[in-house]
Amino acid sequence: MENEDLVIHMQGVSVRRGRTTLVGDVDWSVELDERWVILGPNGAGKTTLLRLAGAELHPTKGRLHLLNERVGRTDLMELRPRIGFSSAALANRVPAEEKVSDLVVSAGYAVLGRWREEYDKLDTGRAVELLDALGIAHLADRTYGTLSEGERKRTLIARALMTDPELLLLDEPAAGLDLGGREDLVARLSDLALDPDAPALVLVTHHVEEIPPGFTHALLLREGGVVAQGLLDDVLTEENLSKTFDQPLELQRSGDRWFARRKAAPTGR
Ligand SMILES: Nc1ncnc2c1ncn2[C@@H]1O[C@H](COP(=O)(O)OP(=O)(O)OP(=O)(O)O)[C@@H](O)[C@H]1O
Repeated sequence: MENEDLVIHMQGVSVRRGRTTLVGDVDWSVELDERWVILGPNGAGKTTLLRLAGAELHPTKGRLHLLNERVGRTDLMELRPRIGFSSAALANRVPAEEKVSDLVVSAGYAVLGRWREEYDKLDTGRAVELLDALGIAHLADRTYGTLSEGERKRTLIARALMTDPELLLLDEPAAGLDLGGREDLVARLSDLALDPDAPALVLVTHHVEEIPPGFTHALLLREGGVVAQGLLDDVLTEENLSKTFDQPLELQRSGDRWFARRKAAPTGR
């Protein structure tokens, strides 16, 4: 692959399980400076697409390159440390007694592969920096089990950033947060999106309200197929959104945020 900035490159990618197509015939490219949101209803295939991008799944069909390596010809275990991944599946696997700072630092040890004392201070410093950037440095000594849902999400994002990845994948980071927690997370993700040194970002969500300012592209998914993809401003239209969620939706933009709701029936009640 010639384009070094191409972090995800899918050509005709499908994932099938038995007779079910989870995602079908997807062409999709993501470059280093792009920030993508993947939108779609329950069961559309968003997590499957993200797991492909996270080197957690092989396509059943098609060609998949991640960070310029062809999946199938490269050891997925070598790719994974270069990709940050925060998901509910990971959140559920964290032991309740794990200390927050250890949870963040241990992401780095996976890259180092073995204990090296001289890295210890550097790694701990970076973990504190990341926790601070996400507004939770004061929780460094707490255990994961004592954190609120929003604090857990932020801890896992800090962990995903610990290895200084080239690609950061976030699966529904705002799910389960209250309004304040959501707004705070959206603002933090917006800061990340606007940081030119940040990795390429891909965020999965069901809600246009959760699109952080600074995100540049969107991919709309329905029943495993791409409804539309490209620049956010071109793709996020009432027509595309209504098609994706299979109902007439009204889409509004206020400043750099988006809002959607079902269109009122013409007769009204
Ligand atoms: N191993 C499997 N065998 C058969 N079907 C599967 C398998 N794994 C997932 N599916 C189905 O594939 C579809 C896509 O799943 P996926 O988790 O990617 O959707 P999603 O868009 O992330 O959904 P949600 O928004 O509900 O999390 C779903 O209908 C799911 O039931």
